Amino acid sequence: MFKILFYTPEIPGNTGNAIRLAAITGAELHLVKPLGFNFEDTNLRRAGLDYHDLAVMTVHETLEDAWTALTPARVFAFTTTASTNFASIEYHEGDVLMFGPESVGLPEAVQNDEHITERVKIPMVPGRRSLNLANSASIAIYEAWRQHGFPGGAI
Ligand SMILES: C[S@@+](CC[C@H](N)C(=O)[O-])C[C@H]1O[C@@H](n2cnc3c(N)ncnc32)[C@H](O)[C@@H]1O
Repeated sequence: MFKILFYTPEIPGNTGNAIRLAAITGAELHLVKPLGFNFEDTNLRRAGLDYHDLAVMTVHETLEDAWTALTPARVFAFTTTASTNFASIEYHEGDVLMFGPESVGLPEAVQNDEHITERVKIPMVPGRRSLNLANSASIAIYEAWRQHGFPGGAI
């Protein structure tokens, strides 16, 4: 199964949406602190609806803790500054799909971390800044899941 990694997410509604995404796709959701919200936040609870108990979510105190828990595994850093199309990757079971915080994206130091396998970008019309964090994670996880025929999914 695939793993979604949010590095220091700030906006509760986005993580709430990701909780729902994880519950619906069977992906694991991993969050690296500091978080810009607490788990009682109304916007987070509302976005996650009644899916909170159906999602597998882990909160890591530090990025190092996340690497310890998640690697060895391939890690794809989703960033608007990459030049590789995310859809050109053949995703493998256990791959980690990593996303940056809403305000600034993934810091350079994190993008260059030794654990990062490749930096990838979701295509956009030129001149546009970025997708929403939760939307990016949805697009990415559905592409990876689609490549495998949606195992565990049903119509
Ligand atoms: C709102 S965006 C961050 C905006 C930030 N100013 C930037 O340019 O990175 C939040 C996260 O969504 C992901 N993201 C948004 N648009 C993306 C794109 N076109 N390709 C890859 N990742 C994207 C990245 O992980 C990013 O860190």
